[in-house]
Amino acid sequence: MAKPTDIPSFASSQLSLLDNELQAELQETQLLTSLHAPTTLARAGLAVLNLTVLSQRTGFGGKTLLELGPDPAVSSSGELPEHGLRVGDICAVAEQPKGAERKKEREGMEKRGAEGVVTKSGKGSVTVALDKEDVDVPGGKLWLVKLANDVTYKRLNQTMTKLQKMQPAEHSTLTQVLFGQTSPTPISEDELKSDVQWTDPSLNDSQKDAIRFALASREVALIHGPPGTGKTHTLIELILQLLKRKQRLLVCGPSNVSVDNIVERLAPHKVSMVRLGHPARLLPSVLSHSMEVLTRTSDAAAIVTDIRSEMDSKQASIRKTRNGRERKAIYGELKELRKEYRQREGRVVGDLLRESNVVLSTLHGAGGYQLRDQRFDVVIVDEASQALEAQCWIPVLSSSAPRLILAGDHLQLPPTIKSSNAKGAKSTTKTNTNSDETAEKVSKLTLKEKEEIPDGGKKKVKQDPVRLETTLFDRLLSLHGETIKRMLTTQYRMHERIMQFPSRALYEGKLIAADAVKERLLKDLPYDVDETDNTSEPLVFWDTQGGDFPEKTEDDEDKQSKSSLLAESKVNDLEALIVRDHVASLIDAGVKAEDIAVVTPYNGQLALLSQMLKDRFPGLELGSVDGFQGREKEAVIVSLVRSNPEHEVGFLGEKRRLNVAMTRPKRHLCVIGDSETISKGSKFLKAWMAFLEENADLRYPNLSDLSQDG
Ligand SMILES: Nc1ncnc2c1ncn2[C@@H]1O[C@H](COP(=O)(O)OP(=O)(O)OP(=O)(O)O)[C@@H](O)[C@H]1O
Repeated sequence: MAKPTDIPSFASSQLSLLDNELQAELQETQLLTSLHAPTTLARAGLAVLNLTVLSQRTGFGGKTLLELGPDPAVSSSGELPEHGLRVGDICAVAEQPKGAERKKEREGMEKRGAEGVVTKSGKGSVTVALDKEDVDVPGGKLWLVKLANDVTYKRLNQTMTKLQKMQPAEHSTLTQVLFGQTSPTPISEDELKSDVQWTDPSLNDSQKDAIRFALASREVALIHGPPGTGKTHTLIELILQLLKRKQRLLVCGPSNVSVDNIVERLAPHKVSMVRLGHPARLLPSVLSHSMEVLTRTSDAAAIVTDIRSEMDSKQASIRKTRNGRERKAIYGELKELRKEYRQREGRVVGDLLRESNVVLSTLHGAGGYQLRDQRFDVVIVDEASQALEAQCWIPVLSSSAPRLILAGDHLQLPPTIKSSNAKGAKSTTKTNTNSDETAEKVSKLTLKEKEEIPDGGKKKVKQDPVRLETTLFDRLLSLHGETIKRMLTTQYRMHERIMQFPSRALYEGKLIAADAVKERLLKDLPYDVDETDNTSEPLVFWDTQGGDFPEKTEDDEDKQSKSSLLAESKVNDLEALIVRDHVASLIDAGVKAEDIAVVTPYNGQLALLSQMLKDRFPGLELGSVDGFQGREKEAVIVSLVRSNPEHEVGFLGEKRRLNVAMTRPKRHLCVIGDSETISKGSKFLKAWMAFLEENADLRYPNLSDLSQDG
């Protein structure tokens, strides 16, 4: 076992990294909002102008919900203009500034307290749950502007501060194991062979082994699920088995979608469960399990509803009265009602929670007041390698559970980080999701360290310095090695030949393609597809070597008006023509556009390809590699972009990014790139190019065959 980590110093360094991250986020948003006029912000999707209050009522937790719609004097259609405000966004509501006072106005906005969270965002209105009680909503024409989201950081901060201040005597055995101060309790061979009554007879052996292992673990277990290996499938069975063993579970994921996915798949098994989280952010199919919906619809809910309507009518009377004294009196009454409301609601919530053996929420949501006095036996985190370590500590500390089970794949991309503590890197640069040049610089700086993260947990990582993007999953693997992990090995997504390289290069050659998928080709799709060179070939490589397909740095004339973070990216317009022709050939053969995706690591290339292909092939999906993580398609075309005499590969050097790119397709992967440039990038890239040359259907594009006007 590696050297134990000192808990308070670990927490302190997390706190300072989180602070850097918050600063980076604040800087980015403030930069945008302070530099630009409201109309520019509105055009950029960061603000909505010319609004009026449509309604005001009381929501969950006694919060005031303000519904804002277009001012009829300005909009005749009753519809809002296109805007980028989404549920969960933090925003301010204020009187709309006139041009000249805009800056002053916005600076004062936060202090005036009309801040809130968007809870609904539709064509005709946006609803905001106000943060503070008794806010005097300004009259007249209003506007909404997006603010930096520091709510997440506040909770991460509280969690890490709690960890930092804990006395050694307060550290549970789980906490000690998570920092290597104690070894995990060994599991005997007998336990691993125990007879389990499986609910799902179709589970494969690696899934069964992982479940037996997790059931036997006393403190922590990692379930490593490479692409398409049925990680969630396995977790569902594990949850059912734990319930049979009378365990109470808190199940979390980093995103709402990751949690909803589990709720949906647990629902047919009729387990007593409740999903915490704002209904506006949940999938419709999950609503019947939502805590908030249950507090309205369960038998006990009537007493809450009564008081809610009383509060609503009081709210309405405030808006009507202009008399200061009267207003004050109503505020007083509202305050009392709100208290009563919270108590009643609290009782209903408490009852619903007590009846539930499985509680599901996002990692962030597990830190809410509802779980304050709840005890759990096991915390399960899905997509754990997509979560910051500090996020995982939210449920661990709030639940006081003695056991933790993490499922994820540390060989795909970690969570997005905006700050970087890499030496020499600027403080506000994005790594990962943003395909820009600055990110590349950071990537290059940190690559060496990233390479040190062991693939199988065999090598030990240097413990310092702690990096924000080192996930708990990563850290536990380097701390305890293979002994705490089981890997799922049968994958149900990719044709065998598509799987081969990632399996060999990243998963120790252990992946097996399930019979149902290993030979599936586009021509076998359940609808009419012609047999062509492309539809009967799982792996195609268009090699642009020779220098005829050079990359370009996007010449951004509009740099000043954009965030500097969006400024530079790479494009390769000739490569884009190959993408276009390849898509066209698949579609001509009968493959549906909806079954095809084009992915590229570079935003510049993505913009170019979108422009070129969106109208011509409606239904075709285009995305950045990072944005496509967790998804799959029948056919995927990857445009690698980089082609230069210096053999610079930028952040293609991050093998986790390429792993994501090459493991999305089911039946057809087409890679387009310059093998000469790319193979010089890293050992991994060299091996990949060599593999493609050997195993793919190789094509050499001819410039004269590519018609420029399509
Ligand atoms: N034992 C099994 N037998 C047959 N099909 C399976 C089995 N396990 C998983 N699958 C199928 O494999 C696919 C992927 O499963 P699931 O959605 O659980 O994957 P995941 O590992 O969570 O996804 P990702 O690859 O994105 O991590 C699903 O279509 C699922 O039905």
